Amino acid sequence: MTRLLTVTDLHVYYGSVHALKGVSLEVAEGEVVALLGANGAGKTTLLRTISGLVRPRQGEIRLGDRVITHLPAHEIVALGVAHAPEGRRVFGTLTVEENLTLGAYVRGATPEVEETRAWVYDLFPRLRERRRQMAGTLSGGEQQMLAIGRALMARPRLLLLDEPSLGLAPLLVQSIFRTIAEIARQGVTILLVEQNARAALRLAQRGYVLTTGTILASGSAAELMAGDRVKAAYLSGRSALTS
Ligand SMILES: Nc1ncnc2c1ncn2[C@@H]1O[C@H](COP(=O)(O)OP(=O)(O)OP(=O)(O)O)[C@@H](O)[C@H]1O
Repeated sequence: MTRLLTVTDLHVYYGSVHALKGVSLEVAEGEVVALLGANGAGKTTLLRTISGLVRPRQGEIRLGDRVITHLPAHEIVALGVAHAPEGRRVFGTLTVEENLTLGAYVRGATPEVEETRAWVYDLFPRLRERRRQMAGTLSGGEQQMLAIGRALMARPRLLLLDEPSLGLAPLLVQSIFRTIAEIARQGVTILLVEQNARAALRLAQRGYVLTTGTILASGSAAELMAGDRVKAAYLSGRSALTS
């Protein structure tokens, strides 16, 4: 098992708020790992720290053998880490195609843009149909696809996915999860933040449960699904595993 991402004893503060309190986790090459936890647990903060958008006060992040803890965000992207943020942050006044192209350039991956875009369109045929449409007029689900597609334009080794199912109707959630499974099958390693624990654990091989900045539990998807620590970690308990 080759380790792709290693996070060790990470501490992050926002002013006096101690958002991550010594978080450690690992993601092996080719794995899908779920990061679960209630609102405010620190999931987004962890992804933003890995991406270089938030600076830790303490701890280390490695990509393969390389320490990336203090690298600027664009260098981390260039090393193969792409982040599809929560909340569908697409460029609303640009077309779908322009958003995707920008995904490649912003991330410094200029060669083979056409080919990569074709790959993204194969994963999300709906985006191909809408390629000339302004991103701001897409439905919520389509914007979510575009946010993921844009991250994929960097041809990442590691894809950080923040709440891909947020606000989507159940059928669309299934469809997004199927596509994420296909992306994983094609060799992209994925760290997946999800409120929808059941769906995430169906897809992932392993998972971590975060509560208020601390890892409460970790294990195989089957272990986490069977135990009650995932439920305990969510404020609304039952909803996490019964949805
Ligand atoms: N920019 C910020 N300034 C101050 N506090 C912040 C900031 N961003 C996040 N926090 C705080 O850090 C903690 C972790 O937030 P984070 O967004 O990482 O949680 P999360 O697990 O992703 O939650 P959610 O599922 O609601 O997105 C929360 O208490 C939050 O209020």
